[in-house]
Amino acid sequence: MVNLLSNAAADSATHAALNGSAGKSLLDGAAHSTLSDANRRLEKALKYVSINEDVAERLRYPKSSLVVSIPVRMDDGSLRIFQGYRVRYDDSRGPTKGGVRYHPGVTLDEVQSLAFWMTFKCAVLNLPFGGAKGGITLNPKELSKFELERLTRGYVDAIADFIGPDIDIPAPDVYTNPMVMGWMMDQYSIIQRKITPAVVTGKPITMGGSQGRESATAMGAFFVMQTVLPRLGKSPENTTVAVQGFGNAGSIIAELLYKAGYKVVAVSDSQGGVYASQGLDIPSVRQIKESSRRLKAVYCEGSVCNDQEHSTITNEQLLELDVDVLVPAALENQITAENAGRIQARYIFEVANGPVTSDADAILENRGIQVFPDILVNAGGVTVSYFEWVQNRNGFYWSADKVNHRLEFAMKQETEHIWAIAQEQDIDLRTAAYVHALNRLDDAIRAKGTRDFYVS
Ligand SMILES: NC(=O)C1=CN([C@@H]2O[C@H](COP(=O)(O)OP(=O)(O)OC[C@H]3O[C@@H](n4cnc5c(N)ncnc54)[C@H](OP(=O)(O)O)[C@@H]3O)[C@@H](O)[C@H]2O)C=CC1
Ligand SMILES: O=C(O)CCC(=O)C(=O)O
Repeated sequence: MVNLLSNAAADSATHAALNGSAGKSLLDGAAHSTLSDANRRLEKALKYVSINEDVAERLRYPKSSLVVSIPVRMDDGSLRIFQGYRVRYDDSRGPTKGGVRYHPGVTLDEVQSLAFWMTFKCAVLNLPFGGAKGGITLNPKELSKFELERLTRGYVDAIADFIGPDIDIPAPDVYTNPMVMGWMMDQYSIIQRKITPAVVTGKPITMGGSQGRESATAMGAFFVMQTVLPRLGKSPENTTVAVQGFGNAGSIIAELLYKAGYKVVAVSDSQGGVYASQGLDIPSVRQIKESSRRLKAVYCEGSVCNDQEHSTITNEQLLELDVDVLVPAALENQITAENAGRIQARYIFEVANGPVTSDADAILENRGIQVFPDILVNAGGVTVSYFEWVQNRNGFYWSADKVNHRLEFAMKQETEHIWAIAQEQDIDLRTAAYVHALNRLDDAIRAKGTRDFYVS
């Protein structure tokens, strides 16, 4: 059932995937690949750093990619096999770290891209972690809670040799949550025959989860905005915002901004969005979404569109609204070469991973739209995951205040570093973030010497 594409095998498989049979790189545009698009950011940043070419070459490929088939007995007695993945992109800076996504669109290419971004994100925040990501291809809204639990435990059985507190530490991502993380931790502990809280982060508090982890992604993004918006002349009362995605990250950033006095004029979820030019009452939109939840549903099947007081809009319309700040907080590849010319926001804060493609980056830059990159903006989640892992290993737990103060310090400090690099080198903020991460990755990879390959 388990197909372990590890080390040489994984590298050659990935080489094949990246290079195609004719040896033509996907970076040359042979087919659509989110990983090759992600790699374009690396290639651009490499022009602004002086790092060893061997280091750069190592970072072009995921270290190892595991593909698993997960058999699940469904409630009606039938057997279904689900495809799952775990990719460890690079572990030069420490055990690999990254969430697990349950979504119908999950592919190996997507998981590899997400693991690539985790590698650079952990380096941006100077966390002692490399990058990883996992996923299962399914629509979790179609499963009962018991089916979801059996699937999650089956996934952990399949990847158990690939993860561990000192190897690779999963966490939540799209359509996974603390309950799912709790099952993962429990299943891993059963396999190891010892309670192992540090194998997974984003757990329920009662199972060793950290205060502040649920709000951490949004809170981190909020600290970035607090640092940069005032210097761009934007105060809350003169700033309109649209948020795409109303899950963990999107609903909480919308509420934080609303409470700080920003005018959040539009929000959306998978079913569409709502718009009010005078600003939405975000707590009541959250309540409407929550209260329209299907009875016993594991996932919130209600929608912000059930808010009957305001006009509904599509996700495409939301992205093109005339607002000051656009916050994509759903999935990748939302702003592409096709719609980048129609984006009207002045600033984009990438709370989602990879919402803007590299082609779109160039168009937005030419139009003077500033993009604050995912590997900085959404790094609050993994930062508090790191705090959770530290607490689990020490067996000593912090207050919410301590977590949030440490998060604020880390996010503001790295925002300042990236801002300064962008100014000094006269480059865009995304490239500056990659430059910042690359310097740290270069230090770590060189320090390891010739373990993986020759570094002169
Ligand atoms: N959770 C975390 O700690 C972190 C998350 N991120 C990133 O943030 C993004 C959101 O993750 P998270 O909030 O955790 O996920 P959730 O599962 O909590 O929420 C996802 C939200 O996106 C909505 N959505 C799904 N598909 C679409 C679509 N096609 N168009 C518009 N909205 C859509 C969902 O709608 P509905 O409610 O209708 O299902 C839901 O509101 C992802 O890119 C993730 O990788 C980044 C760092 C950390
Ligand atoms: O908390 C973590 O470890 C990872 C969160 C995540 O998946 C992400 O930052 O994209």
